[in-house]
Amino acid sequence: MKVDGKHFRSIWRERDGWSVGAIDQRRLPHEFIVAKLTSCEDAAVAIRDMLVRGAPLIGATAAYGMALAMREDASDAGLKRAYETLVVARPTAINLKWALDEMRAALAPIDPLERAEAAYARADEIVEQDVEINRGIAGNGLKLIEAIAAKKPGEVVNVLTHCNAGWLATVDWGTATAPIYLAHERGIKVHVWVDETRPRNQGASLTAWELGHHGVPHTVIPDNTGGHLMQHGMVDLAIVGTDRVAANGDVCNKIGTYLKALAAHDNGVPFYVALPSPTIDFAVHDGIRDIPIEQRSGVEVTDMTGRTADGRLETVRIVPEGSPVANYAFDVTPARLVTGLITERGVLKPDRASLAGAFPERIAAAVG
Ligand SMILES: CSC[C@H]1O[C@H](OP(=O)(O)O)[C@H](O)[C@@H]1O
Repeated sequence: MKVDGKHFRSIWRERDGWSVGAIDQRRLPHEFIVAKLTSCEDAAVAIRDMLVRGAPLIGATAAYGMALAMREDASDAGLKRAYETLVVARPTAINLKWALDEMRAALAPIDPLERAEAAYARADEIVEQDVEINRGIAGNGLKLIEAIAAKKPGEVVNVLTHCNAGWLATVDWGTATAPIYLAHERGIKVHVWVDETRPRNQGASLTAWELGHHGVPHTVIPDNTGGHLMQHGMVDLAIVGTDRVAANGDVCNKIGTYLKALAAHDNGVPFYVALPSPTIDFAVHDGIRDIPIEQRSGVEVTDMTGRTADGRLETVRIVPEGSPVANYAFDVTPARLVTGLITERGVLKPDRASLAGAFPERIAAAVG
């Protein structure tokens, strides 16, 4: 999407034809730094350390990581090592394994001498597919925003979102933000309540940054504010992203999503989840029971990094030394709290029949 009028994607193949550029999202919103990935290990570390993050972007980065690996060692052993290095970078977003399975399926059957070129070609396809899918999500989600706008002509449609499921979480457009960007571009008055999303503040640091640079009206709110806004009719609908949707429609997303879904349910606020089909995991039948929840370092909770008045970046501790910390990075919202799943093939009910009906090929892939 646009950054002050100039179009950007979150990841790209560099002009040299082999290295990979990516926005270092750990530095936003204070610094716009582009990182250059030149090895499979670089890609794995970028995912693990959240230089890149967001389920679809994690998948795209892993795909290019496999291509970088094939430059290094295109043997069967090299392919196996690359897969095993990348697949453990983060455990929750299914897009990581999906992308690696796609790459392995394309590379394993062919001559190792052809693997590097084929890997970049397949990774490019995955990248372009993500953009195309997100455009589809934008169009399908737009109808929801238009329907609300029609009921309140001339007034603003207020959307609440959690974490960052924006263009920074994908290659472009985003998932939850895709309908918002399209509505904004179509002249619909839209405003976004942006959950800061502790502890890494992807909302405050990333969603606010991208919406602001694209000109979309928004307000950053503490995570605990959403329920109050919903109680007072200040939220027309919630749209969030997801890192994995189970076959039963349960939705795994950034920690705190479940609480927002409960508040939305209690206040009759439509709660939508936007996702590309690679985020559906038909191999998981009960999201709450079966989806692995990443636990990250407690430092993400105890420390905060910000910019001082004189422009220096500083990290400070906000938790007493010695206080134990728990840092669950995701939670699972049961399907019963989800109004609908905004996909590239339409807005679906959060249940197995609807998911299987819309994406039969994903069922086949899961069965294997
Ligand atoms: C479009 S997927 C975005 C999804 O990924 C985020 O997690 P993280 O920032 O830890 O990669 C969050 O769950 C978002 O909803």
